[in-house]
Amino acid sequence: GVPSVDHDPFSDATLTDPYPMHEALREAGPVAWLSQYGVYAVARYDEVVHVLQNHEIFVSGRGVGLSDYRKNKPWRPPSLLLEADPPQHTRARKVATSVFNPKTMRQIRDEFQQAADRMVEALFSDGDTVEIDGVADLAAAYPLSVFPDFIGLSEEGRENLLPYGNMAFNAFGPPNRLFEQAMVDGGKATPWITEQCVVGTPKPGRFGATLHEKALEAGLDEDEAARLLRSFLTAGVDTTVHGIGAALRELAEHPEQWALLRQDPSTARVAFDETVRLVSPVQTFFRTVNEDTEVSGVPLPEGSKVLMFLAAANRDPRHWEAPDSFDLTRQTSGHVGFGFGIHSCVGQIMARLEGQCLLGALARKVATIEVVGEAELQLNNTLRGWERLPLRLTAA
Ligand code: HEM
Ligand SMILES: O=C(O)c1ccc(C2CC2)cc1
Repeated sequence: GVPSVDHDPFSDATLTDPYPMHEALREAGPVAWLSQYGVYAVARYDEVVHVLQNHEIFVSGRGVGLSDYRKNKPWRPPSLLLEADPPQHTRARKVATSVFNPKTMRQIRDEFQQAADRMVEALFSDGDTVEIDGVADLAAAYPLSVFPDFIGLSEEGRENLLPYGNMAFNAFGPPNRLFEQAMVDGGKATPWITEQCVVGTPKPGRFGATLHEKALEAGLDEDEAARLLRSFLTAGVDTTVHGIGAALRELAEHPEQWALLRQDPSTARVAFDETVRLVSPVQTFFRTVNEDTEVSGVPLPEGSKVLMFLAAANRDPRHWEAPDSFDLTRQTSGHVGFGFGIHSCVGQIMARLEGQCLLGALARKVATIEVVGEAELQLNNTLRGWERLPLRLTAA
């Protein structure tokens, strides 16, 4: 039979320190049974990639959280991207990549870099040494200074973005305390998010309006065009905040890696990618088995849920050399921190641009970066990232 593991992936203790569970799951076998939730788990690199690649068997349309949308009503109208399968997914993805593509990133690259440079310079307005909260003052401040303007959101109400995303990411997990609290906080943010997604609301000429135009041109109706933009407001902020926050902590905790970045600021791009591999801000996702199948000899019946541990795959010693080390000389390609296959992250080019701009600005303007106090995690059923990160920076 399938080895049973009784860890609770969504308990505060496990969310705080998931690594013993990851090890237990990888060592249990190619597939494990999570007895607490009655779902299968894959934690090794090869099996996670197998599930992500075989999207016709391991489907997204029945939800990518614990809930099977064929059995339980979704908490919100399903995403046209994340919670859709071909052919519907294919059409929405084509619209999304008509905006989120390298050409668009080239158009915004300079303004994103200038915003990062200005933000880092402003830290030292009162002297050459400063103590900050790396999350509030950089990891959250930077995405919130560039992304809402990129989309064309109203100036007021942007404080709704983080709690809304936090709710969505908690909603992929079980209805635990984190989920319940996030639904209360996120529920207050929903009216503003919904209103910002309405066709005609985003500022003309900005990319939210462009996305709407392309959606309507492709034959989506106004509700679908609004829901498509909702995907980007849902996934576009909390993720990059956690990715940048994690990079700041890894660089502060590994002076030899920080030195490599200081010597060559263009290493910022791989520094962000190695952070996404090592920390995996998006830790897990589910798929639903749409027809009886088997993985590595383990039978999986139709209707069962499979929890993919992206973070465990990204540290699988079967695939990675020294998997737990933060190494800017590593070949990071192939990690599953941005997913893999048809649902792989459509916003990763923007995430990588934000990471590269902010870490590049730090590499040029900051001489030393160190953690000067207790870093505090923000617990979430799906995301891993810092709530608070006390840092001391000295100017270059
Ligand atoms: C460090 C930052 C980020 C991480 C770690 C991340 C991670 C992921 C992962 C793992 C998936 C695959 C989900 C699945 O297979 O079910 C995904 C999909 C997606 N991401 Fe990202 N993401 C990040 C940033 C962003 C940003 C900045 C945006 C938007 C601007 C975005 C928008 C999306 C969308 C719309 C999808 C669904 C794609 C589809 O289903 O075709 N993400 N992301
Ligand atoms: O389409 C969406 O609403 C959506 C929500 C969350 C994500 C996570 C993976 C980054 C992606 C898409």
